[in-house]
Amino acid sequence: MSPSPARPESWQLAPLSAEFRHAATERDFLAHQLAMTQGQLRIALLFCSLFYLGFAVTDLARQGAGEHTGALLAARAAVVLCALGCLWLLRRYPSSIRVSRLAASAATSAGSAGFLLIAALRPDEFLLHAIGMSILVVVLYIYIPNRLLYALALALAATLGFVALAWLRAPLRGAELGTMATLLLLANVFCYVAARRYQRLWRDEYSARCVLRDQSIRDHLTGCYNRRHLHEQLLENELARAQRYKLSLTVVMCDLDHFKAVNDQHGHHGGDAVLVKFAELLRAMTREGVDGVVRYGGEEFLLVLPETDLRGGVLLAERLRATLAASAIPHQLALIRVTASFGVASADFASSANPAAHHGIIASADNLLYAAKKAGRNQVRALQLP
Ligand SMILES: Nc1nc2c(ncn2[C@@H]2O[C@H](COP(=O)(O)OP(=O)(O)OP(=O)(O)O)[C@@H](O)[C@H]2O)c(=O)[nH]1
Repeated sequence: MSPSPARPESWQLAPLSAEFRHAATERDFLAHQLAMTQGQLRIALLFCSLFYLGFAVTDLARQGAGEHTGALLAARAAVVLCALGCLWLLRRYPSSIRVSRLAASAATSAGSAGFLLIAALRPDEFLLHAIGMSILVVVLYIYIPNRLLYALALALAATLGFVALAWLRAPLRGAELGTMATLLLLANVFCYVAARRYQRLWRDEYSARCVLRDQSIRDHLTGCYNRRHLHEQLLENELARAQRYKLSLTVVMCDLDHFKAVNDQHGHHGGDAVLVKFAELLRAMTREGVDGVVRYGGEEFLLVLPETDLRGGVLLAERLRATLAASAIPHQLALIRVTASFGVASADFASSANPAAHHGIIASADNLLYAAKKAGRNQVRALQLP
């Protein structure tokens, strides 16, 4: 339904890849970034294709209709075709993280292979190609949005291939070749560090945003959802879902009995300890990620139970009531015993004649709770809404 309270370990980053160690967090982050990533990738692919095509002019200027001109133009055309294929894939699968990464990796592999082939076919210009190789390294790490580890592997492979070509095809030897290789290695190191910073910054910003959002929808003491989240999102979403799929929805209003006496006897800290334990019990006995546990007021909590009928709601309320009544909550040297009263209201959208009336489901549960209090407390009152 919504993430559980933010856990610091969810936000830890792996040092080499700069990805979240927690697989689900990384997945959520990538999904959150996907539209931006795809937009950047599209622009990068178009831009790089234009450059590859544009430099065909230099092939013709240098080689004229020489023996390698056809191969050079074919290499450029192959890179552009691959980029166009990747653009098509992005259009066809706009919500796939996997396809986005595949497109980035395929296009950069084709671009690197094309570049090496062009360098091999124009071996007398290796110093110019070395500048081109440096630009390629920047593009692989920083310009094309891809997984950092993939970019690292591709850029290192392209650099090694280029140095090997320079040794085989160009008259570079000894100190000159060593210097070029070292400079390209440095370009890799600096670009990797810069790309890693980007990756970390994006993830830091994402985790800060998630933590703030989590804090804005939860109660600080108990970690349960707050009332604002209930009214702004939780209830409306569940009512709409139940109405759309014709499901049952049950809400349980729970209130600790004589809580003022707990505060008077054990102090405010004792009262807080009871609230925290009660909230833990509510969360432990409901379905994680399905049911909503809300702190509705001081010592009043609301459970929102999707796809649950009246019988299920009453069973849960009875179990909660009995478990709490049998528990003793330790605080300092004392054991605090408390009970709670429950009001259970259920709506069945499959058979209801007036679904709009169910927007008053919380008021109904509150009235039932009041009836349970009046009837002596430590009990459950329930009603099926018409
Ligand atoms: N310790 C603590 N007490 C709180 C908190 N919020 C509200 N309270 C106290 O909860 C008590 C609620 O008292 P009442 O509304 O009289 O209800 P009650 O004593 O539980 O009586 P019944 O509900 O009728 O059984 C008040 O004393 C509030 O000060 C909180 O966050 N921590």
